[in-house]
Amino acid sequence: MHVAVGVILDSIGQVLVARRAEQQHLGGLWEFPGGKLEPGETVHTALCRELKEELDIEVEHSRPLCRIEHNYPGKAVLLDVWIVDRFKGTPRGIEHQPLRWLPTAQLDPAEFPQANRLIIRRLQLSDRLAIIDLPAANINLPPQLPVTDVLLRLRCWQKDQYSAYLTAVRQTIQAWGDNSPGIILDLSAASLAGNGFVSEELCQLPGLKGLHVHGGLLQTLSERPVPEHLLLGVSCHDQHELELAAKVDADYALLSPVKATATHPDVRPLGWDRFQSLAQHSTVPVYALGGMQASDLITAHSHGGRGIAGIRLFNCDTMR
Ligand SMILES: Nc1nc2c([nH]c(=O)n2[C@@H]2O[C@H](COP(=O)(O)OP(=O)(O)OP(=O)(O)O)[C@@H](O)[C@H]2O)c(=O)[nH]1
Ligand SMILES: [Mg+2]
Repeated sequence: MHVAVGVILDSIGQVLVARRAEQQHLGGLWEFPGGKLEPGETVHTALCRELKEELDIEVEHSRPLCRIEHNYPGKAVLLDVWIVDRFKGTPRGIEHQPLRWLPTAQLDPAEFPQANRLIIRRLQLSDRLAIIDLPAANINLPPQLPVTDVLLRLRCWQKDQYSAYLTAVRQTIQAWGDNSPGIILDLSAASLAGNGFVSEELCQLPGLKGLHVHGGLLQTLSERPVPEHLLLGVSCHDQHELELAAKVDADYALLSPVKATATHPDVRPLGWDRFQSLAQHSTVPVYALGGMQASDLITAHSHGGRGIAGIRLFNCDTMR
């Protein structure tokens, strides 16, 4: 069963949820509004129709977030999840379903159908992902805070520096204190226990929001190596790697290089057209990486991307 699902956002980033009627499948749970595709409909057409029928709003702007396949007892669903960030009208529960606007951080997975857990986790990511090298860069790291809608990925370049990197991470998080932004760390083979899962010690790091897999490590994973509450990111360069990302239930993929970059002058950039076709086929949300400038966020969105990521993109001044 193919379902169009709308994550409807208001201007302050709150999301609209509705309660399913008791007699429906998964009745009494909260959901993102939407419904089944009718024969001949595209996902977008179905999304617009369902949101008109259920909420009396007109979709003005929407973009894909992710696709989720899930098997309920006796029912297999494919949820095609779109973010609706502009619409006309005020949502009303046309089918008398209760509605609520909630900040994404307050969505409680236990109140939603099982398949929604992935959506909720992926909604904790912002449009922009700043990449900072540690420990090399920590000397100049601002004691002041990055703006909160930037998720920082603290990157380690050299395998043999991994423990120095973790020390630098701890110091940095401590320096930022309570106002620390969401932090994603590089995962190294060194932090995987014998069972292929991330060591307990790393998972307990205060302020940790997720872990990121890059290089050859992705090929070696047979399942998602991190616990449910943490985000998992991966670095990808082609369709094969995006498929591996989907296999380990990654929450986002960085696809690079989209544009030419000074760090990899010898690598041919993908360009936006190729980025779009890869992003469209990916069930995992894709961020554009490589030569990104702040203004590229709109381009990334219009090419099916979840957002942009960059190393120099968010320098310390703009993050203050
Ligand atoms: N709309 C929606 N459906 C979801 C979500 N999560 C989830 O597992 N589903 C499943 O997707 C399936 C189809 O959704 P639906 O019941 O809204 O379809 P519909 O609006 O066409 O319903 P109808 O048959 O009452 O007209 C249901 O089995 C539902 O349990 C969600 O967040 N939103
Ligand atoms: Mg519905």
